[in-house]
Amino acid sequence: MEILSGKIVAEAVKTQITADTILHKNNTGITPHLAAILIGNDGASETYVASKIKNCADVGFKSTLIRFDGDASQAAIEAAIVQLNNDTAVHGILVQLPLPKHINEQQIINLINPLKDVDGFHPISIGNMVLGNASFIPATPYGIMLMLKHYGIDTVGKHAVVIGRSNIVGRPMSILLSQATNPGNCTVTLCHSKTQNLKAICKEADIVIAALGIPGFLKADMVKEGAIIIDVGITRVADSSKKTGFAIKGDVDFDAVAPKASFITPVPGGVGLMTIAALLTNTLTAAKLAAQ
Ligand SMILES: Nc1nc(=O)c2c([nH]1)NC[C@@H]1CN(c3ccc(C(=O)N[C@@H](CCC(=O)O)C(=O)O)cc3)C=[N+]21
Repeated sequence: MEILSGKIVAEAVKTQITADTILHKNNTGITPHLAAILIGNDGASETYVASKIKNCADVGFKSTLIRFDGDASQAAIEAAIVQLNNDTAVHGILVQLPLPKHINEQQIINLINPLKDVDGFHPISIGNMVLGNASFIPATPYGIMLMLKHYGIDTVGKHAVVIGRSNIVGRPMSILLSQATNPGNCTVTLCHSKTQNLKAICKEADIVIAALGIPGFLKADMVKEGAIIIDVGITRVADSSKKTGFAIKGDVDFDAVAPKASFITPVPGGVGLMTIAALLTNTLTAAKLAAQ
């Protein structure tokens, strides 16, 4: 069993981005700039956005955080997007999800200039991704692809079972793994809360991507000997032994599943760090597009 380290791979990606950013600045005078919009004060969202901002600084990007109260109006948020679209010094725009219930999320995403859509959530980005065209790829599935590539994992012809059909993880992951790329070329089964015989399907999998958001869901008796296990879960679970009062738990029962796996990602220290590395990659791409 080998651990797929998000720490190691994300560091490698960031080192490359740092070098590319220096080159880009020298060649064009442009510093990549990410603008993040955060609405309300959900604890987990605060943590993720703070981490994104810090990671931008690490690789030499500028970043701007635009905050709104949880009761901000749709119009106010849309006005901020329009302003960022028109600001030629801003290359990437990210609206941290989830949004408060009174906000129409799709309408907000639709407003983002697709050339600045570093989350890859705009319908044009998703359409291009599905077609296999150049596009911004949603950060979590993109980060997983970067990790599989870094470790040289052979996915050709393998049966990949994706658990979870969210627009930001499961569904795009299923599409990427099915494409004729490397990594890719998998036979993909996309499972969800209405799937029958989930255990039997998982047991057939050469690769399992667990992205359903139920801590410890994937048990040892659900996986085949030698399977590759990718854990996308990041649920906060109360834990009085931690300073913060909570621990981050993945969707995989790691201790029981790891001995059966050929490769497995830990939580924390796995996919989450790759999500940020992929976001940085997309932001650099956006800055390069702006220079063309
Ligand atoms: N518009 C938008 N884009 C996103 O990319 C987006 C989002 N909304 N909403 C929420 C999810 C979640 N997400 C993570 C980012 C970093 C870690 C991460 O760094 N995790 C670390 C630390 C975890 C911790 O200590 O909290 C780890 O797994 O080791 C996890 C999850 C981005 N998301």
